[in-house]
Amino acid sequence: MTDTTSRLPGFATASRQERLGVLAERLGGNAEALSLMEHLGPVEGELVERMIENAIGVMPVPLGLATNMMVDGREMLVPMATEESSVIAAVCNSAKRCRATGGFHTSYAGSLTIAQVQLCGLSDPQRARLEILGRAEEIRAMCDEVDPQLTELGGGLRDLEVRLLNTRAGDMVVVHLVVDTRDAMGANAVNTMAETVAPVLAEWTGARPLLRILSNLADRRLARARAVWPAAEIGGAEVVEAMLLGAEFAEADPYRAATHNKGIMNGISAVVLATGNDTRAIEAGAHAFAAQGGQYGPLTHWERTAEGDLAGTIEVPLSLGIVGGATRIHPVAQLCLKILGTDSAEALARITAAVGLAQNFGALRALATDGIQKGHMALHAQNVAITVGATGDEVEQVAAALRAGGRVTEAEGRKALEKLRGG
Ligand SMILES: CC(C)(COP(=O)([O-])OP(=O)([O-])OC[C@H]1O[C@@H](n2cnc3c(N)ncnc32)[C@H](O)[C@@H]1OP(=O)([O-])[O-])[C@@H](O)C(=O)NCCC(=O)NCCSC(=O)C[C@@](C)(O)CC(=O)[O-]
Ligand SMILES: NC(=O)C1=CN([C@@H]2O[C@H](COP(=O)(O)OP(=O)(O)OC[C@H]3O[C@@H](n4cnc5c(N)ncnc54)[C@H](OP(=O)(O)O)[C@@H]3O)[C@@H](O)[C@H]2O)C=CC1
Repeated sequence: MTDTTSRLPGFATASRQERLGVLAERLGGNAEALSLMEHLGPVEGELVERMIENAIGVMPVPLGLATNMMVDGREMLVPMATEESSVIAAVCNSAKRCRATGGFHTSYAGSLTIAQVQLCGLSDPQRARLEILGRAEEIRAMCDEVDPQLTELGGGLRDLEVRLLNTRAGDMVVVHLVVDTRDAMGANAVNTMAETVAPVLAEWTGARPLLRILSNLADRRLARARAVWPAAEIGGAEVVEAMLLGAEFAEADPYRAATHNKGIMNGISAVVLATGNDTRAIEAGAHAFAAQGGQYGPLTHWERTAEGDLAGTIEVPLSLGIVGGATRIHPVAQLCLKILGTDSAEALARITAAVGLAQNFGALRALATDGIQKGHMALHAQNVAITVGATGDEVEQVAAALRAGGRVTEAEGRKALEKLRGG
């Protein structure tokens, strides 16, 4: 692309074909780029245009199925959308190795979503706090009125909290509306509630209402999973010990905890994306939760059972929906929810937590034994082969040469391809 201006008046109202025309011009008339965008697969052009702004196409991400998963006694196939090799293999592997102990056992704190209302400019914040808490029933009635359908579904305002923040810009009162949003992530419902009650809170307290938006630190919406891996299934007591030491590293060091949690999110984000949920919301929530308590730490915890086996637990905020956002309008997300056979946000959150735990087990085991490169790079070898220009049957042949040589790099891939082509 050249550095021609990015100011494109009319781009938003142009048709997708017209936008592609502009893009092709920018790419020097590169028709190949255009044809890639023209094939949208199962996602209709019109749908793409309604979902986002200035749409030109779709970015296809591979979708796979994690096998061997048993969650709360239910066998299931879990759809995962990810661009990274070995992520799905790791879940399949981990899930297989804990089947003998019943797979994953999960729980869920409830679909409680927090909306925040920021109130500024108060000289007597404590008085304002008590005023608001004393009128909880009126606030509940206002929220119910905003979304009567949610109340009918068994949701609605569950709790009211008023926090005082001492900031560089002075004291602030922050009101939390804790709302049961049932099977929705609930952003839109709680944001509307926050916007509705804010002017009333301002009137009661004399405050200036400012931000009114949900919090992505969804710590009332925790999903938990536990599983036990028999020592014999994972290489014996020495591997259990090594994995525990690896987990302790994450407990003690935020540099390691960030990578540990990235691995967990490899699994979680892949399920979130496959089901049309908001990956950014889930990631923000997970990392904020990991930092609660002062030091950033791991989302999973590992211990040795009395029998000498390895037990893992995960606790993570999962604001997921099976209605709302893109979940109901994206045909692939709908298919993925059907494959999962989930009928509630709760079921989806429980499964997703289990996948996060499985992912962490897989990474920890690899790291504590062979190292990550052996399994991960063996699967990544095909990507390297494609990167260096292998096509058709050449891809597996170059990948096999890379695995056999033990160095999965582009330079080695180029050499293997040249050799294969008789160069
Ligand atoms: C790659 C494995 C699974 C090999 O693991 P393995 O034990 O050599 O696998 P295996 O060949 O003995 O097969 C055992 C089972 O694994 C599954 N499996 C095995 N291969 C496949 C495959 N191709 N496709 C689908 N499933 C596969 C499959 O279920 C199979 O059973 P089967 O079905 O054959 O009866 C293992 O080495 C592993 O789990 N590695 C970790 C991979 C990983 O974590 N990848 C994420 C990318 S790295 C990263 O981003 C995160 C990280 C690592 O930094 C996080 C951290 O630091 O904590
Ligand atoms: N910071 C953030 O994370 C933010 C995220 N978002 C975005 O918000 C979207 C998610 O918002 P969300 O409010 O979930 O989506 P929607 O508003 O699209 O859908 C939720 C609505 O579905 C209806 N509904 C139907 N059946 C049910 C049921 N069983 N349980 C609950 N609700 C039901 C309810 O509406 P009704 O009562 O009217 O029938 C409910 O309010 C995502 O796209 C996200 O990206 C937006 C702003 C900020």
